[in-house]
Amino acid sequence: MITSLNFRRPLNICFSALSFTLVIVCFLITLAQWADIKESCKRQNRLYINNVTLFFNKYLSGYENIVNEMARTAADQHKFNPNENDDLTLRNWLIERLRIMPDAVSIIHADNDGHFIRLPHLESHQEKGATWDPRKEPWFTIAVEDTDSAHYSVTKDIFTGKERVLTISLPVINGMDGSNNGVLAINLDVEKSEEILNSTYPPMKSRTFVMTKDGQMVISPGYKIADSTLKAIASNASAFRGDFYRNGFYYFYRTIGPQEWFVVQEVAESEMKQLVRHGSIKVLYGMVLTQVILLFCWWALRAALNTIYMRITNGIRNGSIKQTAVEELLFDEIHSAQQRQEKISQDALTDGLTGLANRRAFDTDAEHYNALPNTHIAMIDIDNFKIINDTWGHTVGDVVLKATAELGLRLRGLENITLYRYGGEEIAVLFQDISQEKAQSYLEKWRISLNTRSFRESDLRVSFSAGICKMGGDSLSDVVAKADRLLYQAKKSGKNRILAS
Ligand SMILES: Nc1nc2c(ncn2[C@@H]2O[C@H](COP(=O)(O)OP(=O)(O)OP(=O)(O)O)[C@@H](O)[C@H]2O)c(=O)[nH]1
Repeated sequence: MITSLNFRRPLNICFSALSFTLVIVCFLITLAQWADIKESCKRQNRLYINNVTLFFNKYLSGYENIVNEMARTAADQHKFNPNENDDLTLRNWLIERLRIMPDAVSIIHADNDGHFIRLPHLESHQEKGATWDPRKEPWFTIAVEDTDSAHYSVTKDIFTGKERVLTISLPVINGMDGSNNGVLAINLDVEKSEEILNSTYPPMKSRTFVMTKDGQMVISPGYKIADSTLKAIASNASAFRGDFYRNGFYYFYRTIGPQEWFVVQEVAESEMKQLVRHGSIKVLYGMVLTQVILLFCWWALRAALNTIYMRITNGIRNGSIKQTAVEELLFDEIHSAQQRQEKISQDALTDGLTGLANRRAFDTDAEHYNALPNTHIAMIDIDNFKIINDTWGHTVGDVVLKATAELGLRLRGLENITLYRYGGEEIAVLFQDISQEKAQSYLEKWRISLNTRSFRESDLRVSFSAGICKMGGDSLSDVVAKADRLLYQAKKSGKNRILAS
């Protein structure tokens, strides 16, 4: 009796192992994905900072080149004259340069004695310039000390009242004797630079600004950043370019200009996390979906197997199989396999021409019968079979053989009589629990029936001779030999007769 459905256990184990593996794999994938996405976000920001730096470098170096050209021209061709009317040529030339610099608000040319020209010239210059000494401005002192490289600084324009302008300054070096004749500087409108910075598209929500290496804001992102933050950024940004994390923010930076300023991008950690989470969540969704599908498959498989198993079990118990789908195939297969097996076994023991049991079956059965009580053996041989073959041909011979066997089978009724084709035209008969008289009478009936049977060949008459004896007592070969002797005697004494011992 089947008490439990054993397939459930391996199925459950299989499913659990699969689920567990899937969870582990997905967890590892998510972890790797998380790190990958985070690194990819950082890479995008670094690329962005590079592009912004490249742009600002080009922007500033364009102006720096013009300042350079102006400084050389001012040093080589013009002797600085504090009386503005005495140096109109220089002024006009400088005004021409100012016109080709759209973001430049002014040009200042100052000598080492504190004299200066400020272009464009405004009426108020006289009054403001009277008290202003350019030599006290940082862009002047540094530019003078700093030989011939351009200097960038953030200053206040006292002439227009602008609180912050970007100043690019260069020393004016005389090409003839190498003497330093002062400084030439241009002031750029910082608001224009802020507009440029704000029009860039960072890869994620962030703020971008330019600051000096010592923590001064140069181009702000449009709102104020605490001085302490700027100082902290300045102390962390120690390389030419790089990134670092501080107090919930990621900072990406790169130097611009003569490496005194930084372009800095500030990204909130929460923003970065949100993007990373957004990228990784797809893997998690995939994992959950796969788990659900797996669960459904497991449930469906279990239910299907359960049903099939129960039907098969009931079928086997009741002998009534409701043939549907899988179990129908299963039972058909089992049934036909059984039939095939039976046929193979039967074929191995059956004679192909007559349908009687063959010699191999006889050898097995006879041995068994010889050991049983009340058993008899008869050996039968068709008379003059060679003549039949020679006269009517082998086909007719075969028909005669088959007809003889058929008659024997038909006449034996339900009794325990088994017929064997012993070889050629010889037939052996085994009787069990039948008296010799009865056996003899059966053979007699058979002999007469065959002898009186008509064939298509009108003058064909068939008969057989037989010998019958009791089995047991002697060995099988002796018993067979005895029956054979009786048969021989029957042949000798005229054929078409049965002799018994
Ligand atoms: N057509 C046919 N002939 C067979 C078959 N098996 C054996 N024979 C023939 O049966 C003949 C047997 O001849 P014999 O042994 O001389 O016996 P017989 O002619 O019957 O003579 P008696 O036994 O003395 O009556 C041979 O010619 C065999 O070729 C068979 O399956 N089919």
